[in-house]
Amino acid sequence: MSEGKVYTYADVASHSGKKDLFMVIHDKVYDATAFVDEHPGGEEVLLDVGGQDATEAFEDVGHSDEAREILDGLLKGDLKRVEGDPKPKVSAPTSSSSATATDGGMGLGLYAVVLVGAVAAFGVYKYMQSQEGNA
Ligand code: HEM
Repeated sequence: MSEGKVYTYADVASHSGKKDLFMVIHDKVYDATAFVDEHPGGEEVLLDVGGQDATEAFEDVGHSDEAREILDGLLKGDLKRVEGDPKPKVSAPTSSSSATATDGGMGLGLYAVVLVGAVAAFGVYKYMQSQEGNA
């Protein structure tokens, strides 16, 4: 394993074949060669991003934690960006994992609705109590 090596975008771009398939995800360089045939999403999509920045493609699918573990095992090294290289597709790992982000947001929103509902119900209850007292 040559983990920890630093690759330029041009290095990565020269490994774009099925038998030699590098890709960039979150500014790390992965060697997907051994995984191409096993990818549940098919080899075609991996070959499409071979030698390129696959961050967006990878994140758009909303890959599972298991997929990310596999990815960890394919790590080759870090990407060193030089002048004129394509811009990073996604800046932060979490920013485009919309599925999980939305889930969290929905959860909070739901809590807020329940809380507001509870407060309103309590208010009505109190009001009715005070009405009873007056009657
Ligand atoms: C080396 C990088 C990659 C690894 C290790 C990987 C791994 C996996 C794994 C384990 C799954 C099964 C579902 C899951 O666990 O999330 C999966 C599904 C999938 N992957 Fe990837 N993937 C990689 C790159 C990509 C890329 C670049 C694309 C481009 C679009 C892609 C597209 C898909 C699709 C569409 C599925 C869904 C297949 C289905 O559910 O029928 N993957 N991938």
